[in-house]
Amino acid sequence: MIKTGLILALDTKDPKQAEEWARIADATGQMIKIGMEFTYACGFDAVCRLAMGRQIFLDLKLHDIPNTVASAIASLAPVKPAMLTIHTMGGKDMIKAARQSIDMHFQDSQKPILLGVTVLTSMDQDNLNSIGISKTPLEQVLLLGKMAIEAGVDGLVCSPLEVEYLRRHLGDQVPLVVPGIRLPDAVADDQQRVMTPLQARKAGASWVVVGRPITKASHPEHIAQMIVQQLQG
Ligand SMILES: O=c1ccn([C@@H]2O[C@H](COP(=O)(O)O)[C@@H](O)[C@H]2O)c(=O)[nH]1
Repeated sequence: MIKTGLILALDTKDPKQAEEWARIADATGQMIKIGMEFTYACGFDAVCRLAMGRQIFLDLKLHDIPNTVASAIASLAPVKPAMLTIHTMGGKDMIKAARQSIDMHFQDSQKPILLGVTVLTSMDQDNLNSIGISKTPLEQVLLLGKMAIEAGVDGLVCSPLEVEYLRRHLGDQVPLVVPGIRLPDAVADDQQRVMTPLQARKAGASWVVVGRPITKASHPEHIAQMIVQQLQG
């Protein structure tokens, strides 16, 4: 069975709050995810401070023309992220440019895992149809995933609902990073394609990404520990 890790999403504009949550991740030995909210509100220096001595997943979901994405990735090299996201909907030329930029600007030992976001976990069939895509989320994730791997990503971001299907088609080696995680009987918020941590682990997720179920809990550290125990089985 694939070993599944927990990544804690630090979605806040407050550097003190982010540091507090990061310490929960430190205590349970988990990686932290820094996204657009923290980066835009607190700036690049704050991201670097939070990253010091930690493995970070920098989830900026880059999506632009190839030259701009490649240049943005070069600018991120000082942060030394362990993982980095781009949108697969940017297409194969953008993905190839991202790959080349990582290979050019990061030392071999510091190269981040380049992750391609497939179909956002907040999107259901209706949302896909509204942007002119008639494929099911499952079909669309596989189509984008195959194309992105061929163009140079190391792994994919998908919902837990697609993990088993992707494993069948892509094998066990591709890192699958999986948000859309909710505790049993909890509200899904804006997420549409969700599973529990245990279900995602059984499906074959490499990492589950969890934000609000931990950060909005009255005792975040207890929930983080409980999820880690469930993942370790
Ligand atoms: O398809 C995606 C891609 C990224 N995310 C990010 O994961 C976390 C999930 O947070 P929750 O509070 O657990 O819903 C968040 O930072 C998103 O930006 C995603 O949810 N779906």
